[in-house]
Amino acid sequence: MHSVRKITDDLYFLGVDERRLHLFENIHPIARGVSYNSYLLMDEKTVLFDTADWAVCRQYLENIEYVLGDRSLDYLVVNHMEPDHAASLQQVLIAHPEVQVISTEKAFGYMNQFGYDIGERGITVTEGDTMSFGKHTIAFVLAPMVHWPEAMVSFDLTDGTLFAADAFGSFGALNGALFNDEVNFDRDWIDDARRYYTNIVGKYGPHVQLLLGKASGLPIKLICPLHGPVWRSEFGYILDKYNRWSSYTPETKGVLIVYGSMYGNTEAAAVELASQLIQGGLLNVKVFDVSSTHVSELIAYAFQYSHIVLASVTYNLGIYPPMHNFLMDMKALNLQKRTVAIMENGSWACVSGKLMQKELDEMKEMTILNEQMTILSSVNEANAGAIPAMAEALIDSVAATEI
Ligand SMILES: Cc1cc2nc3c(=O)[nH]c(=O)nc-3n(C[C@H](O)[C@H](O)[C@H](O)COP(=O)(O)O)c2cc1C
Repeated sequence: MHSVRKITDDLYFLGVDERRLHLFENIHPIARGVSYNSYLLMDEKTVLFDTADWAVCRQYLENIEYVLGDRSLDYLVVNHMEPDHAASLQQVLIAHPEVQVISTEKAFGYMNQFGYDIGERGITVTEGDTMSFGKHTIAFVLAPMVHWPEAMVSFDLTDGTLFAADAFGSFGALNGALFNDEVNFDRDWIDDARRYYTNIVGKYGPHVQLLLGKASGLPIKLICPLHGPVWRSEFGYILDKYNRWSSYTPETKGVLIVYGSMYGNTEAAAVELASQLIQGGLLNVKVFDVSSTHVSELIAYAFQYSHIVLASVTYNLGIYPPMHNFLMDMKALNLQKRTVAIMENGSWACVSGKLMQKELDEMKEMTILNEQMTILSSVNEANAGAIPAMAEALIDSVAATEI
């Protein structure tokens, strides 16, 4: 059964939801699924924008055939050749041997590496090239590292549609809704959009900033990403989020507390700190156990919140492994411009604080609060005073933060 949506008089959405995959990129949990979006322009020529993951190929091909009817497929634009979008390319080529594939030189190289046999059907485009397909003229804009080196976006100069590749995407199956105004994005989607962006593209903030700069000069009327809802209004909302995320500017004045604890003593100190922050009037406080919260969630919160508390036990003269993993991810994803407070715990050689500080020092523009806390096994009269001191310093620092 085909399942397509009309976007404009001559543009169709052919995307398919994936609900059975547990881990996106075999790393990130997607409890709400994900959509693989693809678009078909029915002009004097027919133009397909990107394909879909192999997992949904059967439904996807049915969607193409339904919209094409008895017309042939003239062109396929590959904005991003990562397999979650390009894996069905080979099947499209088999079904439509007449199709010509439009993409960047780098993308054709990767298609070759992945074994997609384009043969003589490739048309290479680069920055600023345009092609007319009848009524519609499409401009091609390079978008390297958003999120692979070969990526580009396509802009329909005729009606202002931006085919945005992985930019403006989100985890989450669409479940019949397509447009941003058919969902409550700020209530139901923003967390997954943030988690998608920060974990998938977060490392490449400067590249996203470059693309945003290019996009700011375009009269955009529609944003068609490769995952998640299509934007046809409230561009300011999503552009502001992207500007913040890609410039590592926090969205929320508040404190994210992440603790790693085996027997509960570090946990108790972390929760007591949260309690004192809230009693001090700071209500934007989140507490997470690093062992039971997926690191992709922690990364998304770390990009969202202005302040972070890392509370970790010492483990074999190192940082508690799940906390170390979180720190490595923060570093790998280029997180910067945060204020961080450190709590450490150990029973005989307490070094986790020093080691966490070393990792933070290697990140950009991380401010470490002077008020730190060392727990020797448990919180007691000797060290309990550090909690209110840290709470006060955090409250003052949050109050002084401009976002
Ligand atoms: C496998 C293992 C390795 C540990 N390694 C160290 C260590 O190198 N240095 C240290 O001071 N404590 C070490 N500890 C002790 C814990 O860090 C310490 O007991 C801490 O107080 C536990 O805090 P919690 O109650 O929050 O789990 C280790 C504990 C375990 C189980």
